[in-house]
Amino acid sequence: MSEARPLPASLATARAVAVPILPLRLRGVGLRLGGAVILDGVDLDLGAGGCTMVMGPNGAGKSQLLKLLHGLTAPSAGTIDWNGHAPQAVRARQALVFQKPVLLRRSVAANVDFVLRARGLDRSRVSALLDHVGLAHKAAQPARHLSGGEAQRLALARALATDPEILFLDEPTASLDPASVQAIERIVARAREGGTRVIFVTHDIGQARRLADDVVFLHRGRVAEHGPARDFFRQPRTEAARRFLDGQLVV
Ligand SMILES: Nc1ncnc2c1ncn2[C@@H]1O[C@H](COP(=O)(O)OP(=O)(O)OP(=O)(O)O)[C@@H](O)[C@H]1O
Repeated sequence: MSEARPLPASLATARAVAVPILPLRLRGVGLRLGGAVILDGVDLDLGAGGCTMVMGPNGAGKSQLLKLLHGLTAPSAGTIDWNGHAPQAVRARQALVFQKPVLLRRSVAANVDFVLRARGLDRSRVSALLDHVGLAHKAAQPARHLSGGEAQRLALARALATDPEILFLDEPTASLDPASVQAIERIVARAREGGTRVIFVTHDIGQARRLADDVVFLHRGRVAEHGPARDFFRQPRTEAARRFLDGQLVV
């Protein structure tokens, strides 16, 4: 794939949105699973636009935070306010892409078509969406024959098919080669430029530097830092973030 081509405006579904779901405001959010405290006292404000990179050592709670924001789990404490919308009303206006793409055992094109049909969206957009992620030439192939990088691009095409207001990405490039990582990053950057709010979990500090507008640094289930990316990388405020950026913080 050479470039992530922009979606033609005529093909991008209009966001028939009266009231946006952002800003997002979390206050005192806690999550307990199996008796363990996973997230604790999380306060977070995320405005419209931009790319937030969520970073932190293994087990810090990054994936669980995304699941909470996507409504896959409910908080044990605190409040999550989507600009006044009920949490169940915002799920359809978000998309989540995991590290391991979840694809149907159908053709590449059918994977995108399935999403459009399920949401009652314009099914003639399949080709444009595949073209957007550089997979138009693989449309008829079984999705299970795709490489890891191609499968992840298909997962992104499916996510973008719904024109989400928020795109959650949970380590989408963790096991990909550098060219595939670049391809994914271009697609994500285009989505961000198009106004999609991106919230991206990564362990890759270089990737965070390339994409981040702001960084949320989680440590042991708490937000240790949240601020502009430039400040975070130049002058992290906490010892934990400093050690993390030096590669010394394990948990
Ligand atoms: N269903 C569960 N029951 C109990 N504990 C859980 C459950 N799911 C996750 N955890 C624990 O919650 C903590 C946070 O997990 P999470 O996957 O959010 O971490 P993470 O920051 O995304 O880590 P990684 O970087 O390794 O992916 C971990 O200690 C994990 O073991």
